[in-house]
Amino acid sequence: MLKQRPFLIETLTAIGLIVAPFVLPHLGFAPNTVNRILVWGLFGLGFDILFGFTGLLSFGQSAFYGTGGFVAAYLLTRAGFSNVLGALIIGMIAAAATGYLIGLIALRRTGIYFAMITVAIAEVFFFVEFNPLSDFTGGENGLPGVPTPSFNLGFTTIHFTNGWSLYQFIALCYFIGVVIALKIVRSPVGAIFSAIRDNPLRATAVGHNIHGYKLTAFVIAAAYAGFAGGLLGVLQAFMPPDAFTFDTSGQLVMQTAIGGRGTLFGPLVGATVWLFLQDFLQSALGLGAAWKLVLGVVFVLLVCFLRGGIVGGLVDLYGLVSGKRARKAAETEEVEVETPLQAPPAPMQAKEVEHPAYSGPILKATGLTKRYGGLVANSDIDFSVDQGELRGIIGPNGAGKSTFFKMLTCEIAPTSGQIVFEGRDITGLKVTDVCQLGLTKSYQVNQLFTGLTVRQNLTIAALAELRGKFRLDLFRTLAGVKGLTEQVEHTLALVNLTRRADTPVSELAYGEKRRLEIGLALATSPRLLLLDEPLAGMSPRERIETVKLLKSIARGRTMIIIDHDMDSLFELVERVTVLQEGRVLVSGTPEEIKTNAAVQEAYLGGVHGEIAA
Ligand SMILES: Nc1ncnc2c1ncn2[C@@H]1O[C@H](COP(=O)(O)OP(=O)(O)OP(=O)(O)O)[C@@H](O)[C@H]1O
Repeated sequence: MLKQRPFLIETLTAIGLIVAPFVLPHLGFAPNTVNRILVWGLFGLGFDILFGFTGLLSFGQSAFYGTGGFVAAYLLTRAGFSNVLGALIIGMIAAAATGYLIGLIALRRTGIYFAMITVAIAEVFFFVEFNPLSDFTGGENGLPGVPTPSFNLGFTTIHFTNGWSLYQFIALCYFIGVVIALKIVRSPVGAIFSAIRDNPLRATAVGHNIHGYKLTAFVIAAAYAGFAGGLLGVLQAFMPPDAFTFDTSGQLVMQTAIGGRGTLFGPLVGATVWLFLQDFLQSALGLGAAWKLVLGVVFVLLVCFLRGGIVGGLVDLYGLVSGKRARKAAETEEVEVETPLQAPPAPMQAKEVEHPAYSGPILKATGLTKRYGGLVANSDIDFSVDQGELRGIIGPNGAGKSTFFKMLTCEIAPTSGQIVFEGRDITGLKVTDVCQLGLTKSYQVNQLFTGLTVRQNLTIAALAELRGKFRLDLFRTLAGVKGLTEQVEHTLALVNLTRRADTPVSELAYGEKRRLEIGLALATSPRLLLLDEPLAGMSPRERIETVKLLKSIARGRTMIIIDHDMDSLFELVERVTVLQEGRVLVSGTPEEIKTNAAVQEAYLGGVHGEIAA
């Protein structure tokens, strides 16, 4: 997520674009090169939202670049349409609509399969442009005669013809593109894009419809590509057929990697390096086609030594310098003021959880069975939890506890049986929907958004509760989401992480990560909270602190907790259910369980005595 400094980046971009025509010629840039860089930069803004912010690497952006370009060029050269800006916008809409349809197919797969589908689709578009649609696209000849824009203001007409004159139009388009892209990445939707990039599984589990958001990013990228494709035709007075080639998509990916993904300006910087090297090496040094050899070396060096690309490297450098300065200032302040070390804030009491009118057990599972081939992980489990109850689940390793939780939260479907939550049959629902209904869990193995800070992590979870599973508030700021700040601050205090709010997850101690894991579930304000081994892997001191914390969280909540630390669990819960070999062995109070012979048999193989002293 980009830091929210109102209008600073927009102002710097505007200044840069105004100053460029006065500075760049002295550095050897021809106006046509600068215009081409801006077109690539605009193309890359959308691609960076898709790749850098959402983590979806597409090799098929040429399909949308070509679609937007050829629709606009066709309207302007063959259909008698004279409004250049109108044609560019129609081309952009056509590309976005195409992106929507292709996204529906391509986003069914993730990772390399998604990338391969996008390659295949782009190849199909290239073929279609050359063959069945060549009457419209001009086939291998492209569409010549694309006009430049002019605007009639009544008293005068402004013409943007070529060179620096056309630059003004393209620069304005780029600037508007930057303003919109910044709005998007700073919006709740932008925050969720970053969450999807970092951990799609958890983004789903806290209640976001990630397919909807991925499709949104895909359509946004297609729209940017379509507009940029149209501008290419305007810039060259000719729409070239090679806009559709794989080279176009590949060049965009490489330019983004060189410039820096997830920065918005990376593709522009990457295009500058690419086109400058191309012009300089090809023309000035007369290297001809061998210039790509040099480019290849530059690319490999950058990817190896500057993994965040050029802009990413500069941002890191800035962070390093300002971090050092901040640390120095803090040290000085400490010396000057000598404030006593503050004790960590006491965990806040749990927010009053609203209970619906429904009066039966909050959760009821009947005959729940899960088979993996011949292996029976859970068998015919009947289980019920009342409102406000604190239930523990114990059982030896492999007893089927985690599988049972996964079925309750609908992460996996039961082979047979039924789950009823607050009187509603939730069997077979999606994990996102179940979380939206008020049932969620914290994971046995941390599932955090590792590239974000503690506060940003909790923001992602709270957004799901406050906005529902899908909402297209692309132009709203996070500050504009009612109740968000309060909910995040409240959860930070609840899991005792207020002082670590702006710390990146990667810098947290293990115990803090475990608390954040619980916080992610809590921030969705669940009515039933499942905790899968919340104490796993903690030091004895961390355990004591976390048990205290869980006790404070438990007030007014309904919770089911799995843990192997029976001393701590028995201290926390009112009733315990014991699972053995996938079945319910017995349920009872902690006292009853401690002295139950069958439980001792299960744990100790018949050596009698209390299992937890
Ligand atoms: N995806 C899967 N495919 C096949 N078998 C599985 C799968 N998930 C779990 N199992 C099996 O189901 C059984 C129950 O596993 P589960 O993880 O639910 O046990 P558990 O009680 O949570 O164990 P632990 O306390 O070690 O976490 C085990 O035998 C496990 O190997």
